[in-house]
Amino acid sequence: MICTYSRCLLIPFVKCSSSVSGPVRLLSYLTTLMMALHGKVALVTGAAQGLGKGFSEILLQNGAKVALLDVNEKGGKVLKAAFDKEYGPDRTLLLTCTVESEEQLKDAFQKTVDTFGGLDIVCNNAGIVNENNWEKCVSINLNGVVRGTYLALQHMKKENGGRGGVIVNVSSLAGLGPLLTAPIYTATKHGVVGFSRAMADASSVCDYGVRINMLCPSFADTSLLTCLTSDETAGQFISLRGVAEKMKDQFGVLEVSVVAENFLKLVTDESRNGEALMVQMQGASYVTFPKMSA
Ligand SMILES: NC(=O)C1=CN([C@@H]2O[C@H](COP(=O)(O)OP(=O)(O)OC[C@H]3O[C@@H](n4cnc5c(N)ncnc54)[C@H](O)[C@@H]3O)[C@@H](O)[C@H]2O)C=CC1
Ligand SMILES: CCCCCC(=O)/C=C/C=C\C/C=C\C/C=C\CCCC(=O)O
Repeated sequence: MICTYSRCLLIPFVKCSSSVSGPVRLLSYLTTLMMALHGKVALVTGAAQGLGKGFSEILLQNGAKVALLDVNEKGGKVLKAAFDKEYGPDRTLLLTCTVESEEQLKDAFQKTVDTFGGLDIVCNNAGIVNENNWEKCVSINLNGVVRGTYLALQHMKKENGGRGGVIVNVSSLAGLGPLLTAPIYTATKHGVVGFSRAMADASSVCDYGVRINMLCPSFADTSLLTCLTSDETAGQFISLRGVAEKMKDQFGVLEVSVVAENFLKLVTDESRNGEALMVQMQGASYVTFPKMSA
């Protein structure tokens, strides 16, 4: 059976399930060996739902093993059970942790490496909108990405004996321009872009062997969108909810699978480092940043 993401796979593949017969299982095994990310180990934060779930699934579909990190234990267990059924229990590892805790995140990275024997792909995706509790928003969206990037480099950079690899930090279109109803969210996403670009240059100059890219999607069809009109998360900007709704209508809402296909481009295109890929309804394009003469 060809999966729903087959148009973004580098080769089509056959689904593996315990009920399939010997020859089909053998074919499944052989095609898995030929897949683009076969033998690669990935780690995704905020994997239990939404975009993180989509990123994890496309990595699995392309042959990687994936550590699923999320603060939501219940949601994580439901997803792990579904992935076990589809891809087999050995392909994923569920780790309940918050990106706000250095200790918990460090432990999750170590468990991933101990279980799967290395690390090649990291997606720092966990994020929230909360203009009411803005310190928490900074703590998860920006500090969590910094923490995840530093831990990823510790395990992946060649000078530490790592295999090199790629980090994708999830920003937003609000990392490139203002989302007026969410100034703190906007600041954190701009922060992710600035931090990731500087780290990409550092990685290149220091020859870490690790590419660092940013994904900047427009509105996507996940439960995060309820934050646009919720008193709890919009805080003092709730009076602008009409403007936010209008923006959403104008930009449109992306399917998770479309964002995931573009995430895969950043993972597999080895020519890309320090690049921000914007994903909008009209298509995806790499951002041209102003050139600094130095
Ligand atoms: N949905 C959208 O319109 C867009 C989302 N993004 C970004 O994509 C990323 C994912 O967002 P969505 O999937 O839309 O949201 P979502 O709310 O559907 O999923 C976020 C996931 O992150 C987890 N999470 C939250 N706090 C965490 C923490 N402290 N530690 C570990 N996990 C945590 C949640 O439990 C949840 O599973 C975020 O960084 C968001 O800013 C970017 C552009 C557009
Ligand atoms: C509060 C809900 C958060 C929704 C998640 C999210 O990140 C959505 C972002 C969607 C739209 C982008 C916001 C601002 C865009 C402003 C300018 C973009 C300019 C990009 C460019 O063309 O240069």
